[in-house]
Amino acid sequence: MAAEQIDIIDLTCERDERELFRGLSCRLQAGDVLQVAGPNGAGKTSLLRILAGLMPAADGDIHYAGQSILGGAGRERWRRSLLFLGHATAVKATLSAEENLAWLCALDQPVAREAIWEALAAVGLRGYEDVPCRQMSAGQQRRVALARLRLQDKPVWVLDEPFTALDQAAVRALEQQILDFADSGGSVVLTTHHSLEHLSQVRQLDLGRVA
Ligand SMILES: Nc1ncnc2c1ncn2[C@@H]1O[C@H](COP(=O)(O)OP(=O)(O)OP(=O)(O)O)[C@@H](O)[C@H]1O
Repeated sequence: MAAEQIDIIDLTCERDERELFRGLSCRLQAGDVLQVAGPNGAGKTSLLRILAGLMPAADGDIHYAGQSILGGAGRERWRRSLLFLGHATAVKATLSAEENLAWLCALDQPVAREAIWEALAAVGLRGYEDVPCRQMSAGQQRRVALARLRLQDKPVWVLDEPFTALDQAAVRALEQQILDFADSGGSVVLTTHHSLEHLSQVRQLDLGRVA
């Protein structure tokens, strides 16, 4: 399933009456990977939260397949097309890795236990299926959250700091997974303070330079 075109149109973001950016415009086609960059407080997470429908924009619009996702006709299609992983992993400490993935996926569509075990094995957590997440390291909890990328079949990923707490091997694996996803027609918007300059396919959107 390839992503449709995403248009960010003259977008303005405010928090507590403070303007973070104004007049932000950008287009993503299927296969694009966009890294939202900028200093602390520039509004990177805020932009991703607007994309995820968790925060309103002060002005401007976002279109998916030519339809507004901010209250317009494109909203439902966008919701079905989007996988958002926030900066916090959203895993529940008292639940096991498997239970976490089962309920997180079920919010959208239930997935089979075997698929969850396969996804956990793919992120290096074979043998941790039944372990409560509070007994896992920060990097292992991040891996549990990232296993959703293997379980939920969505054409658009919006990822806030997905590399946080990962070791080098896991960072390389996630970079490759993002590139493979883009090669198959997916679109990705992500923030990270981790440098992706070595990946020529990744475009930069620098919020520090938005008027
Ligand atoms: N929950 C909140 N309520 C009110 N204002 C907030 C809230 N979270 C962040 N802000 C403000 O919004 C601004 C942008 O925050 P945001 O998290 O989008 O920045 P960022 O570019 O992602 O920063 P970082 O690189 O530190 O993650 C900050 O200046 C902050 O003061």
